[in-house]
Amino acid sequence: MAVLQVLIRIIVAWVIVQIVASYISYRRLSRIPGPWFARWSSLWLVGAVWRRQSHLKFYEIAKNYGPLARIGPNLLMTSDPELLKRMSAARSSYARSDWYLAFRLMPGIDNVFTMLDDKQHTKRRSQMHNGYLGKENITLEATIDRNISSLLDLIRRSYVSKKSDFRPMDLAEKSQFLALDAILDIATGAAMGDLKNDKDVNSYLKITAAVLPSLIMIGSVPSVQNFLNIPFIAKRLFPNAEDEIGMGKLIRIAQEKVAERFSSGTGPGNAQMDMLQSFINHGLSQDEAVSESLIQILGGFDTTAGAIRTFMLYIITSPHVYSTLQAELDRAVLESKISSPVVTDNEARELPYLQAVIKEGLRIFPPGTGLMAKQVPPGGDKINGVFVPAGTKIGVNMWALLRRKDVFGVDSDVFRPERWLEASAEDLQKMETVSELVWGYGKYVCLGKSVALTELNKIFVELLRNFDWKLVDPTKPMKSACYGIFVMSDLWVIVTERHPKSLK
Ligand code: HEM
Repeated sequence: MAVLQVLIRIIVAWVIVQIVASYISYRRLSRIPGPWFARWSSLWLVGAVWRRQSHLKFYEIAKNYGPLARIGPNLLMTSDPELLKRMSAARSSYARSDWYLAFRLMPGIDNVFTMLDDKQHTKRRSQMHNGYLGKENITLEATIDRNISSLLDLIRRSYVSKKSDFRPMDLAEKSQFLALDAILDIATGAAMGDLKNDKDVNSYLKITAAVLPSLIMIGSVPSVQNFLNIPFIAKRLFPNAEDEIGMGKLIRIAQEKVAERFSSGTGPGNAQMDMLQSFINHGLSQDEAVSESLIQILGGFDTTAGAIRTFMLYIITSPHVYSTLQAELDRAVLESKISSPVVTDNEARELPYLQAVIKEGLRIFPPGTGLMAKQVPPGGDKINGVFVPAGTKIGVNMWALLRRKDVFGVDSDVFRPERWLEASAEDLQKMETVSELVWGYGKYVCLGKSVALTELNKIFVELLRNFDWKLVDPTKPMKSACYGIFVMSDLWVIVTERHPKSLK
């Protein structure tokens, strides 16, 4: 009986402590609006992510509560461009929060994306900067061209439909094949071979689609992250280089490629001018180079694949955009302004409508909508007159940011590339500044931006100058689930070879 009484007292004491702790936590940010449940519990966010449409839920939050809203006991979300810039500015005392730790792909080894300490992060960025920018990676454009040509070959080989020969193609899958082959080729010097074999070699795509939801969920719930530091649990959750398929296999490929470089005669100082060699030449150890190759692949592949398939979907379903873009490309071909078989990056940058389509695509469907939360520095901060205590996390509301009506106009929910060509100089500058935030900002800005843009600059030119596109079923264009990055499938299209009269 006495034992029972003690037990009851312990439980009652625990409940009281929890209520007081929740109340204190609630009070800290009580002046910032947000859904009632989110003020008390992280379960609100878990629910939002779990329903696989968190980008739309977050957009609703901005509409209902304004540009700074509370979506967890210690978590805010913002679509205020000035605040986002201030948090990531080069000299900002804000730092990355533990949201990023879920992307530590090798237990115990950080990569540039998971380094929370600003000094370490700045040093690592400086070691990788030149490799990413192409300054010490002169094979970058040729590598992308090779993989785009491989996609065009695959389409011609297997998927060009004719009157009597119907060959539907899943563009969601093929854009993943391209993005994965290209990024792996850039990162390690060898493509996965998905385009050549027309299949998900090593089941990497299947397994990433299965693992991604847990990674994002872990990032959303800080208490779960602590478990990842326990070796026994980490070993079971993280991919393992001994796995024969999926991410584990990818780790092994990266390990082998990096080991080759470090082996006799090919170590640091090698004359090879590619991204991996640039990282090694700037002092990355063997394990660090593997870890960086992996985050480069994970960060670079789904984002670019997402952009290719969603922009194509918007183009195919917007007749005016489709015909205007194709006309621009046909004119450029006639006037010999673009090279064959693959347009150069510089040539593509001179095509104004193409550039407007890419900017509008990144705005209307940003490929990354994860929170990427930063942390308020010691001493706290005053935001719009409200004191926000130290340690509060503030995530980005990307969807709401890029649809701000005060920046992009009343029709900001519509895909309309013309807005970039019609805007006054002043409005254009405002639009450019805000839309650039799709890449992050300042000390955290995307390292792969020029790689991604080079790929996007080329792919739409080649897909649309060579082929015509229709949806198989416009009532069910594509399956899509949002986990901060989009997992998409079944974008079934009919591809036909193009023979524009003007070019005969
Ligand atoms: C359309 C495609 C892409 C978009 C929209 C995008 C966007 C972003 C964003 C928003 C961030 C994080 C900023 C922050 O933490 O505040 C980021 C970081 C990063 N991205 Fe990208 N990205 C894209 C493609 C790529 C590609 C192709 C690569 C690799 C070649 C890449 C490599 C990275 C890396 C390494 C970081 C970490 C930078 C750091 O921690 O300092 N990204 N990207």
